[in-house]
Amino acid sequence: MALHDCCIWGCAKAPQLGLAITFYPASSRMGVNLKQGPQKCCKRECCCLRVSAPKALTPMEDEKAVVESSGNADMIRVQPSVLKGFHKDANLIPKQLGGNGVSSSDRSKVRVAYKGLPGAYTEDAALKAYPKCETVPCVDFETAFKSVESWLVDKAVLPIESSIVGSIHRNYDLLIRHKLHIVGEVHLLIKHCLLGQNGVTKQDLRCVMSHPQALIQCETMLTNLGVTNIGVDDTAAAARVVALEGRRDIGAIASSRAAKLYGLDILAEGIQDDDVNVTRFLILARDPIFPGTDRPYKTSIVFSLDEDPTVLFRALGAFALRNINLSKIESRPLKHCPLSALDDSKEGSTTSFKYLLYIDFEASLADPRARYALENLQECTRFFRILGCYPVDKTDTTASS
Ligand SMILES: O=C(O)C(=O)C[C@]1(C(=O)O)C=C[C@@H](O)C=C1
Repeated sequence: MALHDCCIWGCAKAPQLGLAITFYPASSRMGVNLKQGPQKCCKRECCCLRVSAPKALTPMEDEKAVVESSGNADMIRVQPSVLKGFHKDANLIPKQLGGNGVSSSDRSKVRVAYKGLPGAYTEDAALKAYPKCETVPCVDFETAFKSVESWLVDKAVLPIESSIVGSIHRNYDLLIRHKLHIVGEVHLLIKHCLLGQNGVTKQDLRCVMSHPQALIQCETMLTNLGVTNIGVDDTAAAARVVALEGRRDIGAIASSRAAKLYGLDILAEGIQDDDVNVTRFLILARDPIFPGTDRPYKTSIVFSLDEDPTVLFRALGAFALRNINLSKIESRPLKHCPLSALDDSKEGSTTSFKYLLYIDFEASLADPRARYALENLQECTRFFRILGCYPVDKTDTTASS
């Protein structure tokens, strides 16, 4: 059986559950005070823990999961020994890119990379965009980008914003660091389920694992249950750990598809705080698509502005004057030059950040209004790039759909 490490962000209260999760100080992804002992961490404070968990590719039903020390003081290794309830289809789960490579086959299919394990929502988004595609799981977003750049796959799909939690900043930063083009978007209605071992009830749970975004989206239910939260790499990874652990007091928040795939019971459905819980995903490819006017299109751009008090007004005015709607504005720090000391002789010395502005506007590049707006905009930009022009996903994502 192939084993790979997987990162688990957890609440330091986890030791009470008997989960031998230990701190991983080198890469504190959530900015946690690692000196804080487990017992001191309050319930909803997530911290960065690393668990070397099995991402078993061909699990056997008679194996038992045990947690043991890896020899590295900062890590534990979960050895799969009992995979109670683990669905046999899991034998078909492909290897994650970034691990031992891809086990792929049918080159006639569009191959779409995504971050996570089979059963993750991002895989749902890939299948919504390309129902017959071959989905290729990747260990992280960067691997998904690189797998397109190196021709291992044709496209990558990644979450960019959630209607409840907001922007996924990591992916905005990766868009600028890589040269891929946005060729599509997918709006996915996320209906979270609470999953557990067969026969378990909600009241049996003392700990619930999921992707940090999913934990936030289900905060009310988690608070009412009074359980400890553990953040993991993706929702499917949470389902998988619950299946591998074989414990009745650990649950996962994931999709109903993940429940089926990992052989878990659905203890509750639609548990997110807000019925309308939509995540928007982007589809990336090596080449841009030819913009049309046959249907509604959206264009995504990124730029930095000159330093001038009127510049933002002028930049946004380029679109307003042409009646072009802006559907998203995001700003991110310009990382290679984050600070500039402004010498203001009257007010003393101040420090300001420099930003990149990401804008999505509702027009196709084939529309002359968009071309004039961009010409106008570039009169006040220092840096400018078109990230992509692509058809709008017009799916009705109201709760009833
Ligand atoms: O964890 C998953 O299943 C994912 O696909 C990731 C992700 C995200 O990053 O927001 C996608 C949609 C849901 O909002 C929760 C998690």
